[in-house]
Amino acid sequence: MEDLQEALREGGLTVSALPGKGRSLFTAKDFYPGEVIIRQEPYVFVPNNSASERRCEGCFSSSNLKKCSACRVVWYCGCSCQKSQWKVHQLECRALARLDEDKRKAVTPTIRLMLKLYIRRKLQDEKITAADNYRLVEALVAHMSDIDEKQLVLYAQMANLVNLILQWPEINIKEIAENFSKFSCNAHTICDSELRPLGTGLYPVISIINHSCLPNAVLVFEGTAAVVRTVQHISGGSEVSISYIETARSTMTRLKALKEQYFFTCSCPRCDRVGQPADIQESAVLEGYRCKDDNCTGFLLNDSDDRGFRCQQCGLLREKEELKEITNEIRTMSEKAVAATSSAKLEEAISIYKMIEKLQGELYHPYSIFLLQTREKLLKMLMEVEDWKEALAYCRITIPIYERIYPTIHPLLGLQYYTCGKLEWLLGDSDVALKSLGKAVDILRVTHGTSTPFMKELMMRLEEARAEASYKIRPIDE
Ligand SMILES: C[S@@+](CC[C@H](N)C(=O)[O-])C[C@H]1O[C@@H](n2cnc3c(N)ncnc32)[C@H](O)[C@@H]1O
Repeated sequence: MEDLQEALREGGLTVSALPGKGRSLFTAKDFYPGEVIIRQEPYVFVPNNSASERRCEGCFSSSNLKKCSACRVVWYCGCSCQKSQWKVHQLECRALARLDEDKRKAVTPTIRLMLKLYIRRKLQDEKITAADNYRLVEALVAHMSDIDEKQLVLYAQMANLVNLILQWPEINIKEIAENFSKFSCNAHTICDSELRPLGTGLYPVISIINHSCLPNAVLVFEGTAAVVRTVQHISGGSEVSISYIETARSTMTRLKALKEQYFFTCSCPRCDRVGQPADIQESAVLEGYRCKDDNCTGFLLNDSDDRGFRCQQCGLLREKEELKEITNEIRTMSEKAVAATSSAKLEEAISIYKMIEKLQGELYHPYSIFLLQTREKLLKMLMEVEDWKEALAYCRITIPIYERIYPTIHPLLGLQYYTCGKLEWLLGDSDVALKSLGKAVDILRVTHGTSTPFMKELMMRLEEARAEASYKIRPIDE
């Protein structure tokens, strides 16, 4: 711990324990928006490979992949990634190669993350540093006493499989089960710059950072490196916080998600307002029903007679039966939409989701998160079928909702402006694209920095849009 404190002190950080929170990361100097607080390479990481998705073990690329011919589990995009992973993989490969076909199919990314964790521990030598050290894994919270019986049994089964694969005499099954629990509340999903999940990694120093639903920092990834950047000015002596969950949900939903996966009751300024009038209104807007009157934007609360939900603005009542009917219709259609999507019938899925969107528009508040999720799906599918015009229409209607549910500096808001800008540019509306791309850059330069290929491309697009706009306004005889 002393050497970790020393390493952190050099970067203007320190670790302290807070009552009810455990270890917490603190600043020892001021940090400004966009500044990197901490960057860490993973102690171990794996791509989230499945039957339908394969990625390179080293860089997560999905093209030109070749399977490791010995273990037939791991994929590489080329020699350089294979070499970079060889030290750990040679031990894993030997163990995996012994498995029969059925056992090999049971080797999920989480099992592989555990195999790699034990291999890294075995390979740990005198070159270890304070931040790259199995002792930091030992210090992670496991919440073993909070886990229910069913989950414990599952972890025990997974631990047995790890034991069976490695066949190391020194291995302790109870400790492996505990490490699975540590993964659940400490491992991070590695995403690309557009926040699409690619893999999972364990970053034991980043794992010291606690959660807030109103965080002062954001976690992004540059390749497999985790980077925490400030989204607001953090003065020296403050706790650094990131968000573990999707924050655009009602307080009750957020509290439940945090309790279920991380075993704590959040007491951030947003959660502290639970049950107060402003919080009740916010929850009813995000996850509640709309008013019967199309021109009213009021939010609805459960009627005192329990007959249904009453608009708090105009007083109109929506009967329970009517709401139930639409909800059931949406459920049936959602099943059909999922079936169409999984059998790659994109056009069919789009038309079903449009019907769902219409029904949700009748049911939920215009700023509902459920309506937003359906529109998001439609936007992605329309982009896949290259229907740029309709995709842009959907992107534009989501923007006011994004602006309402996220703070001004939030990666998802920046990325939505970017999508909008790209579509506007593609459809030849360069003046409007200039505005959207400008807004995207203003946010993403803070959350993502400016040096990644993703940000360089965004800034280049913005320059192109600027050049075209200035070319357009130049008088013809010039
Ligand atoms: C990734 S760890 C964070 C570091 C942790 N405090 C430690 O001592 O190692 C996640 C765990 O920290 C605790 N935690 C994180 N954020 C918290 C918060 N806002 N309030 C209380 N506990 C929190 C919970 O026990 C959670 O399962």
